[in-house]
Amino acid sequence: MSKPVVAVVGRPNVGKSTLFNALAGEMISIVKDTPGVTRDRIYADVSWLDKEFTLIDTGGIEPESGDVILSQMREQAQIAIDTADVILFLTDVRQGLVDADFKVADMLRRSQKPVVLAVNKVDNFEKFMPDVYEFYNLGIGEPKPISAAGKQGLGDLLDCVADHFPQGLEGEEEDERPRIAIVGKPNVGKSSIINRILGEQRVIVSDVAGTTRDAIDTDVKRGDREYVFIDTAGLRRKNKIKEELERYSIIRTVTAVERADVVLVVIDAAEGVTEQDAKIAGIAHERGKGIILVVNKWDALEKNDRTMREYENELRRILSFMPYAQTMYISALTGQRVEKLFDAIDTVIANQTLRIATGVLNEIVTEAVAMQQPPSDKGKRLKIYYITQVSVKPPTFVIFVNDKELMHFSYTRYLENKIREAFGFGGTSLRFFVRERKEK
Ligand SMILES: Nc1nc2c(ncn2[C@@H]2O[C@H](COP(=O)(O)OP(=O)(O)OP(=O)(O)O)[C@@H](O)[C@H]2O)c(=O)[nH]1
Ligand SMILES: Nc1nc2c(ncn2[C@@H]2O[C@H](COP(=O)(O)OP(=O)(O)OP(=O)(O)O)[C@@H](O)[C@H]2O)c(=O)[nH]1
Repeated sequence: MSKPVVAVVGRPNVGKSTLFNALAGEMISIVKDTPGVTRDRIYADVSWLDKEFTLIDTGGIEPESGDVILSQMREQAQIAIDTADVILFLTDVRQGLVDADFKVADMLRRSQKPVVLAVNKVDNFEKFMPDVYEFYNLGIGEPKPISAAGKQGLGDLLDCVADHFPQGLEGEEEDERPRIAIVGKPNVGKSSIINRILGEQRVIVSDVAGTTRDAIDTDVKRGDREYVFIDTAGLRRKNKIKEELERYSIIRTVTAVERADVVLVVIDAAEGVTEQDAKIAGIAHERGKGIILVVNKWDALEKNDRTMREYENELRRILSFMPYAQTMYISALTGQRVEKLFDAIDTVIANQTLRIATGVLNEIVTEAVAMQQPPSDKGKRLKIYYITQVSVKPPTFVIFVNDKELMHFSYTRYLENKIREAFGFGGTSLRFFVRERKEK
């Protein structure tokens, strides 16, 4: 199930970073060995009781004159409206209400998206509550007093946020069709690929500056199979400032990837694999999605019989954190191998949902253990009792051992490789949890 997205909107200095840190804490979801992924606060995975969601900071407002702040807040709010399931409007009891807050509240109200209004810096409830009531004037519901710094009121706030989560995500939950996200830097050919798949030129976006375009879901039928493509093209035109564009494009990527089963990470063959490509691929990797690296514009390269192998080596070197990803070399322009994408997608979907019977799995692991002794420390050796697959999408395994501390990362990696040798699982990451169990 895709996780709900909660976007935070608010003026400079109201405490967005503080709230972000309080909620996400150590959880800021960046897998450590994913290179190119910076530890900034654009998004984070939050777990609250039994709820999980992705928190997004639409941020990026420079404290300048009122006019600029208002226009930037509008931008933020628009991003939130486009991408979020619930919008968290953060205000500050000490700054009080300003005109920009009313304008943004109007905009949020008109969007019909669920909005939760939080009033921050209420470090002393008795003292500040009369001021908090002022915020009713925004006309977007009951203001929730919190202290992000003091971690107060956050439980009530999150309960309120969670009340707005889509119930069981009905539409999408019942929809069995695989969802494919097409992501990648601006200009790599995302639109061209979707157009080629649809076999017709589609009118995409008006070039009027400032027009927004939601990630568009496109239904694609091929033979008796149906797919839903989620594409994130058309970002370039929206924002002009580089940092803004980058933030916006990451937010869009995260939300599209979150909803997808398989992610096509499009790379421009002529440009080579860049750090930004690695960052985008990292988003799909850390979320455990099926991944196909699609090297587009293959027609634009001067080639000889070594070109593809050399390109593949270079790509694998830069994206070494995801050796399982499938690769495809295509041209949206000529149509070369575009049809083959579907075979790759079908394979990855099959692998993402592959379940291995416990008996067979344990045979492989027993064999692997016999071939390479598990690590030991201070005379104590790791014993592996049992392994079982607990879920799919991504395939997730629990390994029961005598002592968790003895399970090295490299040994898990070794077992993963053995499991992949036996069952493939191409295009999907695998997850492993290690649990201790008393010796029998
Ligand atoms: N008293 C009090 N101060 C707080 C609270 N939360 C945040 N602050 C302070 O408010 C200031 C701004 O907090 P940030 O979290 O940086 O605010 P921000 O909204 O991320 O700011 P920008 O990055 O400019 O958008 C800092 O000095 C915080 O220490 C709170 O609950 N109570
Ligand atoms: N030579 C060549 N050019 C291509 C190919 N695919 C796309 N292009 C060109 O690359 C440019 C960008 O293509 P788009 O499909 O608009 O790229 P996009 O990724 O959707 O771009 P954004 O909307 O900015 O995110 C256009 O000029 C295309 O004609 C290809 O396979 N080969």
